[in-house]
Amino acid sequence: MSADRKFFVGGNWKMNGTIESGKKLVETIKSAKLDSNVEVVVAPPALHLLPVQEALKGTQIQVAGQNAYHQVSGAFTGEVSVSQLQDANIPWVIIGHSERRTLFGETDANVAEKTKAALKHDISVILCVGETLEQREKNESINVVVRQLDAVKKEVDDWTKIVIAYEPVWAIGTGKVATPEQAEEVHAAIYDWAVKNLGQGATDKLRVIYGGSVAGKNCKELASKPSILGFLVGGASLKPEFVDIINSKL
Ligand SMILES: O=C(CO)COP(=O)(O)O
Repeated sequence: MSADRKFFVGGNWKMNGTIESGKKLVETIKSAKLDSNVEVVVAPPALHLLPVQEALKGTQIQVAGQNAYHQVSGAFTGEVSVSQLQDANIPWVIIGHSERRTLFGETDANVAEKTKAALKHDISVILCVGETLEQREKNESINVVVRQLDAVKKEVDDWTKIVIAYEPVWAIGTGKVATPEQAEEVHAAIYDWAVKNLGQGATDKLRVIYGGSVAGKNCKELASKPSILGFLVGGASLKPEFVDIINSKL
């Protein structure tokens, strides 16, 4: 596998923990033997980004913001801008997480403009897409994901710094992991979309990763599937089993 397609494991810590617990988690990860072929990115809460980044110095692990606002600066109380992430040397940001979409009302258009702004500020993007249970039951999973990707494509031509995270909403935080077949079906549709919309060259470099109840006990089977090039992990990224998930290809 080329360097461009290193297996990718992201840990989304969501709104959990303290500075101290974040540093402890880093110590646990640092003291473990990690597969050096895996790109690892953790996304602590905004307030913890810098201390966690400091604690990770000298390791293969990078940090990501969990969200960013597309404007550079101004009267946007409570927001952190893409340029502020850039100023703090934060190399990654998660955009379009389903919790942002459903709890905070982010639309496909918001997600597109945030992705465009992050890339403009040289920040790589973990772009989240995925359907709700209701949409899956109506057989709309692929349509929904394609609609979410199309919206970003309208604003962004160069996808080389985007990792696409397929996170079915019904699998997030529920313990109901998608079966490898369910994940592979949507991943295949995403690669098809990429061939049609981004061209073969871009597709060769594209990584589509899976998120939703990934755990130590299910990661190996999912990771063995050729279309699953990594994970975005929530709950289990706060536990020592995150190391097993990073090492799921070993
Ligand atoms: O939302 C997720 C990662 O972004 C997944 O969360 P869980 O792993 O807790 O299901």
